[in-house]
Amino acid sequence: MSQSPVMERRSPDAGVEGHGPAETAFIRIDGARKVFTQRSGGAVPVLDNVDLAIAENEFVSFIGRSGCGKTTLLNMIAGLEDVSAGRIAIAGKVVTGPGQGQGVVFQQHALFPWLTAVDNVAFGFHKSGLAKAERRRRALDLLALVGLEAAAGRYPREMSGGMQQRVSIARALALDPQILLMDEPFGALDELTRIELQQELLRIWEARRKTIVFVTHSISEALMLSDRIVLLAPNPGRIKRIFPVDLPRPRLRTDPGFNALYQAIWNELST
Ligand SMILES: Nc1ncnc2c1ncn2[C@@H]1O[C@H](COP(=O)(O)OP(=O)(O)OP(=O)(O)O)[C@@H](O)[C@H]1O
Repeated sequence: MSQSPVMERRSPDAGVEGHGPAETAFIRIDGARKVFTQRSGGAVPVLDNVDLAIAENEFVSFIGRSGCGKTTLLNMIAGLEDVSAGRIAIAGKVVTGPGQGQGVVFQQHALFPWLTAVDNVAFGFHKSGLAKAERRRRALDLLALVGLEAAAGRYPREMSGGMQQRVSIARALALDPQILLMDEPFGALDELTRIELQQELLRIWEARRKTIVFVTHSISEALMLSDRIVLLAPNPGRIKRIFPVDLPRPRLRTDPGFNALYQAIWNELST
């Protein structure tokens, strides 16, 4: 049986903790620190000395206790939060703000309630300069990619949570970003829908060759999806350990290797 590209894909720096090798770094985080200033004038250190190199087309998940800075780190990669010290660069270019070209897209949960599925996706093209008919045609293609062409005319209130997530993923893909940032996208879904969407996301990742940075609270989800799992610890947020996941895809929860990694991550999280 021939292996799919996803099955052949390996962590580019398996076994290496902290930095990945410089030649494979696509997203490079060097000594990143984040301090939030409170209204009272006090300073709260949230992330301290984060070093991480993510390769092109890599699927990396952040996991860690609530408040350890996962969302803040994702926001910093997106340029939505500035870096108090250190730097973040994408393809060698330092991130100084959001929306630098089409490179990075933050998948947002919320759809516009007054727009149909196809119009929500077409909104992803609103800065593209394409004619309306072309935006609609491309939006329909993306809906087909996420298996929702039949629901093109539905409003968000007429769709399940899983369908809404699919629409939101299609919208995020509209500008064909190189990097997709996803913050607990499947957290609110029932277990079955969640597993379906994980499979869907892997299929899209394989077909479209994206670099994905994904935040989750679920060890199983991180193990199902990721090339590497970055475990953050709180107070202040920092990288505690990086787990390369060298299991072939599609992954099985019953695989002894899966269970061994699950246990190792669980132990690290709970100490
Ligand atoms: N704008 C802000 N001003 C001050 N503190 C903030 C701000 N945003 C986040 N924080 C604090 O920074 C810390 C990290 O928050 P963040 O949301 O990044 O954590 P998280 O790991 O994503 O948490 P969760 O798993 O609960 O989503 C928290 O203590 C939070 O209260």
